[in-house]
Amino acid sequence: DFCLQEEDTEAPGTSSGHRLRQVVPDRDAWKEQCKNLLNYIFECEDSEPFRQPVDPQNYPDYHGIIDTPMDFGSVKKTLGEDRYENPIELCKDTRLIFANAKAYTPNKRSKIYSMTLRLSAFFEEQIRTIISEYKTAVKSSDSHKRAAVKTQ
Ligand SMILES: O=C(NCC(F)(F)F)N1CCN(C(=O)c2ccco2)CC1
Repeated sequence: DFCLQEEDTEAPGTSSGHRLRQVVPDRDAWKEQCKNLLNYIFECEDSEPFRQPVDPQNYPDYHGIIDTPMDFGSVKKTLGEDRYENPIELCKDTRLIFANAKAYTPNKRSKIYSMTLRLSAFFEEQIRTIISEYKTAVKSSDSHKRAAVKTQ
């Protein structure tokens, strides 16, 4: 189920000539996809209240209500420092941003909370494909590993 591609599956320098070539879905592609998604979110005006942590001086009750603060700047930093193993972990932190706003807002019609509704709808649309492709790539690379073991 793989089509012709650049890489030859033979070890370089073998005299195998042209063999069937394979595409191996890239299990690391999610990282740049998430970087691009975060950059797009940072361009959205709706992300403005969520690009950096809440200052307790402005919202003294915030850390009494919210146990685990989260913001897009922190997510971006964690990603850039390779402290996410996969997009599921990044998705969990991003959903925390939205859940915190829902828990803190005094009113579901508040301006800041309403911004998270549009932002989360967009984020969920985009992360769905990133996670799905990641899970496919992991499955595929597992099967490649099993295949490699069999040939030993
Ligand atoms: O102070 C900040 N952000 C940091 C800043 F100002 F630097 F962007 N925020 C975002 C998080 N909050 C809320 O979810 C919220 C829901 C309803 C009312 O507030 C409080 C206000």
